[in-house]
Amino acid sequence: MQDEVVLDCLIRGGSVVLPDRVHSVDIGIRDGVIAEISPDIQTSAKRTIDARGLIVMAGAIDAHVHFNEPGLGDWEGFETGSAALAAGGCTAFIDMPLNGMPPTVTVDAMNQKLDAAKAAGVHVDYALWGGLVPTNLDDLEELSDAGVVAFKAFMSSPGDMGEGSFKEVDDIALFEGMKIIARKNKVLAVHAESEEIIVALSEKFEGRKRRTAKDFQEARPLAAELDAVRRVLLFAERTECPLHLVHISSPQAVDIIWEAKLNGVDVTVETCPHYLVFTDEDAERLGALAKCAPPIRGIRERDGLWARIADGKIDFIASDHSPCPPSMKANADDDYFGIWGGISGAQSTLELMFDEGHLERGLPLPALSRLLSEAPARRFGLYPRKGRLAVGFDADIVLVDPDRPRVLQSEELLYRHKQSVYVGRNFRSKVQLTMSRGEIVYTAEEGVGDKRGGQWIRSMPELVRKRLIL
Ligand SMILES: NC(=O)N[C@H]1NC(=O)NC1=O
Ligand SMILES: [Zn+2]
Ligand SMILES: [Zn+2]
Repeated sequence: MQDEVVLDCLIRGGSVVLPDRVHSVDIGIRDGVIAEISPDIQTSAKRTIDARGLIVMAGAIDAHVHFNEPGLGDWEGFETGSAALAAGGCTAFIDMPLNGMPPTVTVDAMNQKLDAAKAAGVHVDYALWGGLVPTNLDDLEELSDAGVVAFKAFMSSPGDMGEGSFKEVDDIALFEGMKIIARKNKVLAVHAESEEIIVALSEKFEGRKRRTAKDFQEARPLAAELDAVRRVLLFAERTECPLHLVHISSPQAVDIIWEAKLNGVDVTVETCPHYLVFTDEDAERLGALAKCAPPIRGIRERDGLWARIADGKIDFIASDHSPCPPSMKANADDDYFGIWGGISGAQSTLELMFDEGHLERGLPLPALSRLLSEAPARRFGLYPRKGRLAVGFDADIVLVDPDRPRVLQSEELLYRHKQSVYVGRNFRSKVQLTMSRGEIVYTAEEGVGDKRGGQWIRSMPELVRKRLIL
């Protein structure tokens, strides 16, 4: 009898993170999808990966990155950004509609972004956000049909990126935009901080010789987040627009969102690693690299966010990777307000959450995998293709060594600019291998491959509006 090869790849002997448990099983892959999951698969395979001692998880899905192309590719690009994601165990991402030029607020701009992605080459699969700004209400429907998976708006200023910059919405544009997006059955994500409060409180610091990190925190208090969250939840209730709250920095906001959810509002909430691993004191010590909005809060907020994760009240975790050239983080000691606000960190999300969530705080791995993969996949219509290790799903898989301690060095980073707030931090876990639709895109030994086979994922409207909380 001939020994017929029927699997392309077999991942053998790992601890596999399934939706409800961690199980010692093998994974067989054929034609880029998971063909079999069972103990001790005997089918022959072209390639076998020895995963003994390793954790095998669904690749992370980073729903919140800013890759800056077209237009501002010297900040970050599709190739470098996605290489960093692959090295960090991430197998799909959704690129934000801003921090590139033009911002993705029209179909023409969306096509320019797709061209930029194709020209650069992308290591893992990707989807796109469309923007909601005061001037593009008439473009939303077309943009939705063209394939953006969801929309994003800012309630406070996103920072100035020059001529043609993305603009925050006023309440009317937000309310009207939500009605249109609701009709298109898409989700609107919102950066929720009150512009009115921030502008008023920032005035006090204008003209000062020195403006510090502490001043910045004072100008963007928790009240600014809570006020905006309440307002947009009210709009979501009235318009029935599915809402997603990005980078929520406080358990107080999570509790307000949870209450709305219990009252039937279709809302999800994300937080980011930086709010889970740092406090305001860390942010002051770390300086420019830790500047972000909303700002990093106190230790009670940090621990309160972990408690809400344990309670299942936070839907998912995303990086909000928002890098810039190093020159834009300079002179922070003189004027912290003047430097770019945004954290560079997407390569570290999975390892940080593995260390701090699972190893330190005992978060079960299936829950971690839900936060990193399944929940974002469901919310933005990538599920049931992505988001789980299950037969028929894309073979988007990451192998993690749970005990490979090291101090993160900048040379390890694959971003355009090898700087990150996490450089110098002690890590315990390390991504060993990342696979995208059955192709190995990263190994710890050999780095990122040169295939750049990432594909654009167009929205699948009928799948978008799946409730996460049953
Ligand atoms: N424009 C932009 O990316 N802003 C992001 N940076 C940040 O720290 N918070 C944001 O919303
Ligand atoms: Zn934001
Ligand atoms: Zn962002």
